[in-house]
Amino acid sequence: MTVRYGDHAALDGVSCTLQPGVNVLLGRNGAGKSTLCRVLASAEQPTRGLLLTSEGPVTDLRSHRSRVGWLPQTPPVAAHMRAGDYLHYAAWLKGLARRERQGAVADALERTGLGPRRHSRIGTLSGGMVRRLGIAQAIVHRPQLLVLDEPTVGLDPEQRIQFYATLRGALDDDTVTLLSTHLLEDVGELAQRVLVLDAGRMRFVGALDSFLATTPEASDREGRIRQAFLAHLADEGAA
Ligand SMILES: Nc1ncnc2c1ncn2[C@@H]1O[C@H](COP(=O)(O)OP(=O)(O)OP(=O)(O)O)[C@@H](O)[C@H]1O
Repeated sequence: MTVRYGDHAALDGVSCTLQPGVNVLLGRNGAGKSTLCRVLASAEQPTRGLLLTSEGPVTDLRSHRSRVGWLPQTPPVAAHMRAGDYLHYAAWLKGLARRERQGAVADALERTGLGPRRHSRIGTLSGGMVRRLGIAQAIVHRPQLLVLDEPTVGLDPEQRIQFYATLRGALDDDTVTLLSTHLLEDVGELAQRVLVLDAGRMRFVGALDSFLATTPEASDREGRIRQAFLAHLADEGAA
């Protein structure tokens, strides 16, 4: 698919297949990660191309959105609301029937470790907690596709470790998760598959093992992830 803003192609003929598990989308600033996330979440439509699911091309955006969980870069939370009420609202937005909402919210709170804060106003929560709430609103309806746009940005190292643990506990095995990031640490912690996007083009899509195999010479894992990423970037100015 291609997404153009005027003369600029934020995504330039990108084609990729996502699989169940965590697909980490790596890219530098401006690579097109958020644009791809928005298209996957049907918050934006491609200029050219389409989104295919196992059920066929996505034509009904509303019904697609009900099957997608999306955490944009800025968690879409309302400071004055209580965490639990906010999740009820998110569940309602996703079309869950009233009788399903109570259980869905309790489950999302439990899976993200937010149960004790369900009555807290969101404005009083720490940045790490708000990020957890962002995950909770994205999974409350048990989506088939979960899109997390740079969820670890702005978290300190300890909050990041907590975030990884929360995410691992919150995911269903059969959920297709796309997590965009420019932090290489996220790859080592979470990735089953890796996608490298650079200057609007997909440079690599494959399993973590194949990604690491591109740089067998580096000895430690962090070094291999770093070298593999650099190996897949376009030369400066090439695109
Ligand atoms: N609404 C828009 N109008 C014009 N240009 C845009 C718009 N949204 C994104 N772009 C441009 O498209 C390119 C890709 O942007 P995008 O936000 O998808 O990148 P990104 O990889 O998410 O970057 P970052 O890591 O900085 O968030 C950038 O050059 C950006 O300036």
